[in-house]
Amino acid sequence: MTARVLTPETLRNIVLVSNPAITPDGGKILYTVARINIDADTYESSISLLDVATGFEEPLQQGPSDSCPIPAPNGRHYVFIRRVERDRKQRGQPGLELRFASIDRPGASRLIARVHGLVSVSWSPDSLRLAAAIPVGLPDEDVKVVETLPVWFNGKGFIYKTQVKPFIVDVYSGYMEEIKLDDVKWMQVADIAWSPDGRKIAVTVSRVMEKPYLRDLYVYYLDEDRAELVAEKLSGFGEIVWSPDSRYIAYLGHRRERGFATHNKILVFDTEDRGSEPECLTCSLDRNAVNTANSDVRFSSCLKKLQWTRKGILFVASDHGRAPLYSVEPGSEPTIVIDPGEGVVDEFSATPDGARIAYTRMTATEPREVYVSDGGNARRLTRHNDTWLSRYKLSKPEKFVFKASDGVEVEGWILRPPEGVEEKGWVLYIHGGPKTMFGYGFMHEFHVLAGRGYTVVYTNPRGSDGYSEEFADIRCRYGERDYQDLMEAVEYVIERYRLPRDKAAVMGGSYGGFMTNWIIGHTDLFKAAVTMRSISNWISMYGTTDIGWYFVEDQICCTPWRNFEHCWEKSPLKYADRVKTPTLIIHSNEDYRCWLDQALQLYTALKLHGVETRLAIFPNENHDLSRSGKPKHRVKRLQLILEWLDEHLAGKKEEEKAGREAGNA
Ligand SMILES: CC(=O)N[C@@H](C)C(=O)N[C@@H](C)C(=O)O
Repeated sequence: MTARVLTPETLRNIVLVSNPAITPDGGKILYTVARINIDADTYESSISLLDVATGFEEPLQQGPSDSCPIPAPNGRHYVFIRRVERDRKQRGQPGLELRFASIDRPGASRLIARVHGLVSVSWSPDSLRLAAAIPVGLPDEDVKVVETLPVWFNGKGFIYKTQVKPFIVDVYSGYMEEIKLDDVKWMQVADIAWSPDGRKIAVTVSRVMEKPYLRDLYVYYLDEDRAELVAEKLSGFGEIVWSPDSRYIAYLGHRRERGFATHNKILVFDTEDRGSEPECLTCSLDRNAVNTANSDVRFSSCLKKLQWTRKGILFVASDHGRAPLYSVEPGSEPTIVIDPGEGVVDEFSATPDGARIAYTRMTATEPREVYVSDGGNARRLTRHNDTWLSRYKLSKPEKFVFKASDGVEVEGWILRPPEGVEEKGWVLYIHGGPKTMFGYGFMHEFHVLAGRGYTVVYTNPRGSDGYSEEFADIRCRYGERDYQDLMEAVEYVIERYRLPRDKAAVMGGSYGGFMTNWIIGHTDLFKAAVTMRSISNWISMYGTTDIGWYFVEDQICCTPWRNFEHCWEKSPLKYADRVKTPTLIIHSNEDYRCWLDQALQLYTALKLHGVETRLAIFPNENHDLSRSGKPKHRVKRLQLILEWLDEHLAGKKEEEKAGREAGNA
C-alpha cells in the first residue's frame, strides 16, 4: 500500500490560524481562522472566540473575509477587518471595512469606516477611539502620471499617490480626524500607539520621499493639539509601544549600521529627556528581534511585534531556526519567557500585567495552533490541523551542523521522503532575503517534495538570519561566502547522508532564486534547477524593485552609474552562456519586488544558448505566489515543480521517450 503523503492539493486541508488576541483580563482569545478553498480559488476567514479556562470555542464572525480582531481595553468590544468584494464599476472604492462589535454578541457588527488599507491600529484607553495609520490617495485610473517615489509596491500595485496618514477614529460615530504632524508634508506612517494615560499618541513616520528608510518618532499631545519630534533618522521595522507609565517608548528597529543586514533591536526613548541617547535592550543578544522563519502557511495578522507589559517588553527573536519569545526591561538582559522547543512562536499578545500570554506556535511538522502560557505553564488550546495531519505521513527533518572552510559553523536540515516512499533524488532549497532563515517553520512545499520522493536539504548560509549581525552581512559580496557555504553544504550532505551526486537539483525563490541562477552559472553539478521570483540582473533590478531603489546599492554596492562593472560581475546573467543545467523559471507578472524582466532576460539567454528551459508566468500574481497566491495557482506551481524534477531527476522524460519509441517500433 502506498503511503498517504502531502501533495499540491493537500493545501486545501490546512487551517491557517492567526492573530491570537487576548482580552485584558486574560479570559478570552479572539483569533482568525482561515481555510484554503481550492475549488472557489479563495481563502475564507472567520473570527473565533476561545474561552481560556474551558477551551470552549464559538464563532464570533462567520466570514467569509473577516480577520484581525483587536480587543478593546474594556474587554467587551473589539474591532476587526472585513474584506469586501468589488465589481469592475466599484474599482477605486475601498476594499476593506473597519468594523466594531461586542464580544458577547456573535455575528453582530457595525461599520466604522471603509478604508483602502490599515497599516496599524491602537485603542484609546477609554475604549472609545482608535489611533490608526491609514493609506490615502489612489493612482490614476488610466494613464499613470507619476512625480513621486516609490511608484509601486508588491501586492498593492501602484502606490505613487498613496500616503499613509495618522488618524483618530471614533468607533461609535465613525468620525475621523487626521493628526497633523506640523512640518510633515509627505508621509508614510509605519506605526501608531496610544499611551496608557490616554494623553499622547506616538507615531513613526517616513517623511523624506527619497529616503523612505529613515523614520522619525513623533509624540502628539492630545490636550494641546501639538506634535513634537522625539527622535530622527531611525530605521528598520519602526514599530512602537509605550511603557505602562506612559513615559518611555520602545522602538523596534535600528540605525542602519549594516544596511539591510542590520538586526532590528529594541531601542528605548525617554520622552521626558529629549536628546538623550536611547537604551538598546537587545544589542547584547545579537539577534534580529523579529521572527524571520520561512513558512508557506501563514495568514495576515494585525498584532504588534512588541508589547510592553508590567513584567517587561515582549518580543520574538530569530535564533538558529527557532523563534522564542523574550522579555526585557530597561537596565536588564533579555530572557526567554516562552521556549518553543523545535518550533517558532509566530505571533503573541499578553495581558497588561504580563501574567498570561496567547500565542501561535508552529513546527516543521505542524502548522500554527493557538497556545496560552501562564507564567511558564504553556498549554495548547486548538487542534485545527490534528485530524488531517494524522491521516498523512510526514517525515521529521534532521538538523545538521558543519564547519565551513573558514571555520564558521553553518546549520542545515535534511527532510527525507516519508517511510514507504521511494527516494528519487534530492533538492538543495535556498531561502530568500537573504536575511531570513530556514528552521522550524512549517513548509507545506517541502513535505510535498518529500512525498514525491525528493529529499530536501535546506541550510542557513552566510547572509541568513538567526545568528549574529556579522553572519548576516554579505553586503557587496553576494555569490562569494554564501555560495561557498551552500556548495560546502552540498559536499557535506553527499558524504554524510550518502546522497547521490548525480541526482541533485537546486531551487530557491527571490534571493534564493538569485543564488540558484548564480549556481547554475558556476557549476554543472545539478541535474535540474528551479528558479522562482528570481534576480538575474542587478542593473535592471535597480530602480524597479519595490523594496527601495537603495536595495541594490546597499546589498551589491553599485548603481548603474557607480561601480557599474561590479553590478554586472554580481549578475547571474553575465554567466548565462556557461549554463548547462535544465532550468524551470517561475515568475509572477505582478512581481514588483523582482520584476518579470528578471525572468525574461534569463529565459531568453538560456534559450539562445541551447539550455533546456521552461518559463511559467503566473497572471495576476505577485512576489508572494508561493505563500499567499490564488489557491489554484499555488497548486499549479507545485505541480510544475514536481513535473520538472520528475523529468530531470527521476528520468520520467527518458522513460516516456523510450515508451514512445517502443510504441513506434
Ligand atoms: C529584502 C527582500 O525582500 N529581498 C528579496 C529579494 C527576497 O529575497 N525576499 C524573500 C524574503 C522572499 O522569499 O521573497
